[in-house]
Amino acid sequence: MKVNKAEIVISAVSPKQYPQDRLSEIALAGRSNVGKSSFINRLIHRKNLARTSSKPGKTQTLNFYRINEKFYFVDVPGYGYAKVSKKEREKWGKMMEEYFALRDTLKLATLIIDIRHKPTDDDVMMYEFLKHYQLPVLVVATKLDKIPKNKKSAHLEQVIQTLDLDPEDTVIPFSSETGEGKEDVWHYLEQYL
Ligand SMILES: Nc1nc2c(ncn2[C@@H]2O[C@H](COP(=O)(O)OP(=O)(O)OP(=O)(O)O)[C@@H](O)[C@H]2O)c(=O)[nH]1
Repeated sequence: MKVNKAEIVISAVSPKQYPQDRLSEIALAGRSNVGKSSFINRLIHRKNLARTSSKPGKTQTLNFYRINEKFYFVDVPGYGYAKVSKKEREKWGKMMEEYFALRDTLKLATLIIDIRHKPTDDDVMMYEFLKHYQLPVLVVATKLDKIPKNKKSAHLEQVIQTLDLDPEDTVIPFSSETGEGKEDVWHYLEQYL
C-alpha cells in the first residue's frame, strides 16, 4: 500500500474519545521498547509519526493513526515494563479490555515481538488475550537484521512453538532497520481492510 496521508487523530484514554467514523482498525501491540514505533514509522514511511524513545512504559494512551483516510492503526500501550506501579497496571488492563471487548471496527491485531529472543511470558499472555477476543493475529517478529540469516527459520519456529500459534495466524519476519518484510506485512494487512 502506498501511504499518502498519515495523521494522528487522537490519543484516547476512554471509549468516548474513540473516533466515530466507523473506519476499520488494526491494533498494534507489543512489549515496551520492542520496536513498535519503529515498525509503524517504517510501514508508513514517516520518520517520526509514532514517537520512538528510550523511556519504556511512558505511553498510556490508545493512539489512533488514520491512514489514507481509509483505516486506523491503533497503537496500544506497551506491556511488560517492570517499573510500573500496580495502579498503572490496573489502568492499563482496564483500557485494554474496554477497547478489545467492544470495538466492532477492530479487524485484526498485530503483535510485535523480538525475533532474537523466545517470546516472554508477557508476550504469550498478550497473544492469549487477543485470541480470547477471537481476533485474528498477525505476529511481526522484528529486529530481523540482528540475527544471522541462517538462524531465521529456527527463531521463527521458536516463536510459533512458544506462542502456540493458532493455525489461522501467521508470523512475518521484519526489520525496521532494513525494511525487510514490509511488503509481506502490507500484503497481509490488506486482506483485512
Ligand atoms: N537493529 C534494529 N533496531 C531496531 C529495530 N526496531 C527498533 N529498533 C530499535 O529498538 C529501540 C526501541 O524501538 P522503539 O520503536 O522506540 O520501541 P517501542 O516499542 O515503540 O518503544 P516504547 O513506545 O517506548 O515502548 C530503538 O533504539 C530502535 O532504534 C529493528 O528492526 N532493528
